Amino acid sequence: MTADQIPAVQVHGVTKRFGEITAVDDVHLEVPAGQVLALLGRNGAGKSTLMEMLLGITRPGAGEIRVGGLAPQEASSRGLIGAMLQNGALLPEETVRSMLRLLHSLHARPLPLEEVAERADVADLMSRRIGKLSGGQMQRVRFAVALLGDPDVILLDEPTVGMDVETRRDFWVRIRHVARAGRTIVLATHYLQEAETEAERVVVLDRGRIIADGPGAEITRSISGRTLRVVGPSPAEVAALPGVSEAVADAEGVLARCTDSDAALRALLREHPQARGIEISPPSLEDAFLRLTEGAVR
Ligand SMILES: Nc1ncnc2c1ncn2[C@@H]1O[C@H](COP(=O)(O)OP(=O)(O)OP(=O)(O)O)[C@@H](O)[C@H]1O
Repeated sequence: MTADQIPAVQVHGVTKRFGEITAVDDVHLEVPAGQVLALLGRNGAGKSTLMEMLLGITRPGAGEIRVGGLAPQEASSRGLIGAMLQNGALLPEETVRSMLRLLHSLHARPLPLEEVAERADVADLMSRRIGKLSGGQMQRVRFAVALLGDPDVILLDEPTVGMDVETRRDFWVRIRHVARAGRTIVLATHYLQEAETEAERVVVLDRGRIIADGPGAEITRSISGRTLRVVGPSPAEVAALPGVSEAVADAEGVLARCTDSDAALRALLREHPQARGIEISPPSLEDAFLRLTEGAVR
């Protein structure tokens, strides 16, 4: 295997325990260079712990991690990894420019500051005090910090929290731009919609284990069943229809999961002619996620 064929990230049989809690449980994962991978999981699924081990902040209890073929601590100290962690401390009294300059001077082979500002869309924030930034602006600054050292692997923990829809869309355009330049991006997110549409690969973690791995559309296809929405009949009436596995009340009417949506629809129209606002939709990544992680609430 030549240097550029080595996966950017290799995780082999990694387990991490905190006392009784197994935060990461025998995880195997290889991420090729240039891939954008979204890590999904409920609160406490182990995403941050995995990120921290990739970054070399925490060591695995068992198994091995390589980033760019090196141990994470070594890869970090050589500037091969850039990270944006959830509550990464920024200097509230400094301006964005002075903080980025300071951090810039600490890197061995930094990107020019103007290029970082452009790539992370913080040029208009440079003279602002960090403590006065909005949540979404702060996230852009954190992204800039992650890009400063021109790292090969970029780890982002919930990078789009606090961003409005437009900023989030723009952020993803930037992410793809960075990936096209050969950088590898692993990001944790709770936004299933963005993982489905924006990331080329989705890995679902549940109680520390990988329970699904592939393009969002593939994960969605792996679960069967359509969703039926209807206004009029009660949840119990909808649940009693043939082809319906369960039905619950939602904001406007009833939301049902179907094993056979054709049979359900035929019976619905026959038995409940007052039914209206009927929608049948294929499962989304959100449905798949909920189904895969069912019962995982802790
Ligand atoms: N330093 C620690 N000491 C003890 N337990 C920890 C520690 N770090 C994480 N845990 C536990 O490990 C499990 C996984 O936590 P982790 O933060 O990795 O999950 P997560 O998927 O990132 O969650 P979230 O989406 O809420 O950020 C949780 O049960 C958490 O309480």
